[in-house]
Amino acid sequence: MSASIRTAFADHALPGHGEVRPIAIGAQRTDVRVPPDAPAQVFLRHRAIECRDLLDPDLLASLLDRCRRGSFVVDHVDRLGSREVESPQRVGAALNIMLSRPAFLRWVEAVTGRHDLQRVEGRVVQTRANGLDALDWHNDTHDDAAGARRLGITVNLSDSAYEGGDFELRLVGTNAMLTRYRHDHAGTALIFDIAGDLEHRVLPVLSGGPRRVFTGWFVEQSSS
Ligand SMILES: O=C(O)CCC(=O)C(=O)O
Ligand SMILES: [Fe+2]
Repeated sequence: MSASIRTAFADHALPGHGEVRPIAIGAQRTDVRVPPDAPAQVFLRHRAIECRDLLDPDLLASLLDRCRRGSFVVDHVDRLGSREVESPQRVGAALNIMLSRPAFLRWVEAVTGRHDLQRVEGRVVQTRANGLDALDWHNDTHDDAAGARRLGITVNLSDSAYEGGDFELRLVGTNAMLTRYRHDHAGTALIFDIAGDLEHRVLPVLSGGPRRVFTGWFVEQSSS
């Protein structure tokens, strides 16, 4: 299997699956195409995996079109940074449903070792090259009252190229980078771990863009 490098820096490389799509999500169905074993090895090492072309081309085209026609409002995340969020959530709501299908949840559980994932909940956001938008180091627990987020997912929904906007994942308080990832292919997803020993951030977009992603979480079924 060829290991395509999907990160900006080879020393933090996140091996993908070449042109093989591990999972294909369409408007009506989800197909598992690669067994979880090899992605599980990547996840162990990098605490993240890439899902190349997660979204089928026709689904992606229609979501991109809806993003273009949608409206976005400024969203300040306390002490972390700023960006724009889709409002009302149309593409975000559609992806919440399509990414919560059991076949995908069970595959992600097998890859990551997480259990009882119930659904994906997220929204579409845009980061602009304005010298302002970015997200500082955080772990996604600050606004997670239920404490149910187990994994993060971002899906690239950009239709303009951009410089900057790298995503970084590291062990808390260290410079030991586990993953440094650049979303440069629309429809491709990154799934990353959320845990007490980890934090992540998004660097400023330097030019072009906006960098548009669906960003959300796999949440665990509550035991109550
Ligand atoms: O945009 C990204 O790559 C990650 C966004 C993020 O960390 C968040 O929404 O909490
Ligand atoms: Fe986050």
